[in-house]
Amino acid sequence: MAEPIRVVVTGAAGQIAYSLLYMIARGEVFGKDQPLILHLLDIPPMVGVLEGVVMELSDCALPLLRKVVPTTDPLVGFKDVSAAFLVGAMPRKEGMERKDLLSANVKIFKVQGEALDKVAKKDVKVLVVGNPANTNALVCANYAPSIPRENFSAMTRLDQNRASSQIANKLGVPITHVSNIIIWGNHSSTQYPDASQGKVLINNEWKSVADALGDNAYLEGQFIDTVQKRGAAVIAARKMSSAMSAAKAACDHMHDWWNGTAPGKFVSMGVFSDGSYNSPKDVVFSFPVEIKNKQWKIVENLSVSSFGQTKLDLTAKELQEEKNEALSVLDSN
Ligand SMILES: NC(=O)C1=CN([C@@H]2O[C@H](COP(=O)(O)OP(=O)(O)OC[C@H]3O[C@@H](n4cnc5c(N)ncnc54)[C@H](O)[C@@H]3O)[C@@H](O)[C@H]2O)C=CC1
Ligand SMILES: O=C([O-])CC(=O)C(=O)O
Repeated sequence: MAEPIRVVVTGAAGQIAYSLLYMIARGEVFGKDQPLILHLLDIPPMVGVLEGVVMELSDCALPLLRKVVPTTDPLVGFKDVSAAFLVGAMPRKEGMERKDLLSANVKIFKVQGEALDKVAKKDVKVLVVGNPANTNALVCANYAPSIPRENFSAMTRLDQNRASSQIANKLGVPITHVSNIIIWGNHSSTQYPDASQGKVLINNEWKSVADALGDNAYLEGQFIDTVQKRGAAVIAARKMSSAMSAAKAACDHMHDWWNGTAPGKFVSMGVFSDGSYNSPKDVVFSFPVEIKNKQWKIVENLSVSSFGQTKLDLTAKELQEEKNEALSVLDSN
């Protein structure tokens, strides 16, 4: 069997981590033959809860889990890690937008970027889940200059899963029969869920989602609206933000980064923009990507309608505003 790798989950005493830790430790991300040392990082007031999580992980009797390292010190939490799930941050409450969390959360990602820079492996793969995820990922990478920017990403996979699920339900097919639905831009209510490249398997044949559905008004209206507002809908129902589905999406994101995407299939990830699709450079923007040998590549030359371009511009503008706000928060500290 392979040597164990070290994987950190921050916010380890929180609600997303409660599902996420189990999925990772079961081997659902790094494989059933990859032993793990799990680092659990949280803040001092949560030490008692963290102890309970450690007890439960032990009681799960998981064959791949070689060791658990609970800590409140980022320099211990990030030491020699190969993969980092940055979940720990304040969640929003009903009536808030995710960017309302910016001033509270962005400082966390500065400290964690600095710690990753000092002690993580230089090829560490960093997935930022804590909101506002795109801008937090940008900040984290900026404070970790010795780690390549390509190694930082933000999670829009939950939006992709939501969007794919809406399409599968509408067409009455299993979720595995839907692919290549794209999330563009910010993990916020300005994101652009785009089914125009989507494919669906019907009667053993892959067809375009648009043709199979024949309902453009839905794809440019209710579909987009439902996905953009799904996080808020879950908060309104649960009085807490999505957790089980967020944990599953974090696993999907890291799984595909680690293992690659199948030929012809792409997934959406928030990554540093190179200006593709008229997006602003140097913000973390969600694009369709293909992944090979643990390296993502933006899928280029997809056709974007003028309707789509307007949506892309809107979410791009918000990301630039968030970036400026984050810089001014960090400057004033
Ligand atoms: N990108 C996405 O699709 C999604 C993002 N989220 C975001 O994920 C974040 C976590 O959500 P939940 O687990 O529901 O929140 P939670 O409040 O249940 O848990 C957050 C945990 O993070 C810890 N924490 C706070 N500051 C920390 C620090 N500096 N270092 C380490 N740990 C720290 C807290 O003590 C707490 O245990 C929120 O910002 C939420 O908005 C949630 C769902 C989806
Ligand atoms: O909506 C929230 O605040 C949590 C989140 O990011 C999501 O569920 O997509």
